Amino acid sequence: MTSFVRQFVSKKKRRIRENGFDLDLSYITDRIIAMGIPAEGREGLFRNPIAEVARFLKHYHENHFKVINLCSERDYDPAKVGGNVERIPLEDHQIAPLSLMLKFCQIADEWLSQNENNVLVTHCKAGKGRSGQMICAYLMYTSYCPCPQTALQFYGEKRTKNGKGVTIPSQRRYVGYFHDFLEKGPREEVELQLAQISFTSNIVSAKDVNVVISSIIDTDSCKRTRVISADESGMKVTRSKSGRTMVLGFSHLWIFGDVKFEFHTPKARLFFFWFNTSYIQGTEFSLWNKRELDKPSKGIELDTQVSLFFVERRPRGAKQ
Ligand SMILES: O=P(O)(O)O[C@@H]1[C@@H](OP(=O)(O)O)[C@H](OP(=O)(O)O)[C@H](O)[C@H](OP(=O)(O)O)[C@H]1OP(=O)(O)O
Repeated sequence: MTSFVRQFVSKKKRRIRENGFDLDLSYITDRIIAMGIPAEGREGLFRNPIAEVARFLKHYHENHFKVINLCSERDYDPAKVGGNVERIPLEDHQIAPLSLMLKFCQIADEWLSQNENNVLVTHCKAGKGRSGQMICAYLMYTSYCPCPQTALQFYGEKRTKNGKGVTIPSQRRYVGYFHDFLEKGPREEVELQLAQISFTSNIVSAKDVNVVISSIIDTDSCKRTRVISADESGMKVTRSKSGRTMVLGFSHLWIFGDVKFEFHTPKARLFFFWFNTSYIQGTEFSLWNKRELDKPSKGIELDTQVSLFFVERRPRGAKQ
C-alpha cells in the first residue's frame, strides 16, 4: 500500500527499484543523482523515507556522496543522511538566480573532482524542477551537454518517463541565461524603466486583475522585496480595460536584476514569470501564450498574452 502511494506521489518521475530499494531517485549521469526529498514522519510514508535514502547511499556510495538540498521549505538533520549535506535554499516553483547556479556548479565540481568515486546527490521537494535547473547548469558547465536544449532534454529523459523534466518556463529561461553566461561571461548589470504592461486574456473581461512586481535583493537567501502592486498607492499607476485587454501604465518605475511578475485576481494567483533585466534585449519582453507562463491557473485560455514595454535602460547605479 505505502509503495503504491509513493509511486502515485512521484508521478512520472523515474524511480530506482533494485536490491530491496524503491526510491524516487534517478541517475542523471553515473555521478549525478536527482531525487525527491528525504522525508521524515508522516511525509516519509509517501515520499523517500530518510532512513532508506541513507541506506541506499551507504550501500552504493559509502563515503563518496555529497547531498545538496535545494529546498527552502524543508530541512532535516544532515547526520541522518551521512552528514555531508549542503543547502542552497530555493523557493518551490521559482528560479535560482545565476549566482546560485554558479555556486551549485562550483560545489559540484569541487566535490566530483576530489575523487573519481564521488557522486553528487541533488534534491528539492520533488527533485524535478529546481534540481533540474541546477543539474542542467552543471551539465553545461562541464560541457557534458553543449547547449540548454540538449541539457534540458537529456535531464528530462533521465529523470522522467514522459521526458518532461524542467517544465516551468522561467526555470528553462534561466538555463538559457546560464549558457549565455558560460559562453560570454557576465552581462553588464542594467536597470530598466518599465512604462507599460499589456495583458490580453479571457480572464480580463471576467475579473479584476492585479500585478505584483518583486525582485531578489539577497541572492544567497533568494529574499525578495515587493516593488509595487498595481492596486497600491504611492506610485502613479494607471489602469485601463477594454474587452479582453488590460493596460497598466507606470511612471518612474525602475526594475533591476531577477524580477518576478505575479498576476492575481482578488481571490487567486493566475500565473507568474521571472526574467533578469541584464538579459532583456530591446524595449519589449513578451510571452505569447499560456505555455510560456509559470504555473498558469486552469481558467486561463491558451491565447493569453503579456507584454512589458521599457522606455529606458541604464547601467546599474548610474545617476538618475
Ligand atoms: O510539475 P508538477 O505539476 O508535478 O509540480 C511539482 C509539484 O507537484 P504538484 O503539482 O504540486 O503536485 C511538486 O510538489 P509535490 O512533490 O507534488 O508536493 C514540487 O513542487 C515540484 O517542484 P520541485 O521539483 O520540488 O522543484 C513541482 O515541479 P515543478 O512544477 O516546479 O517543475
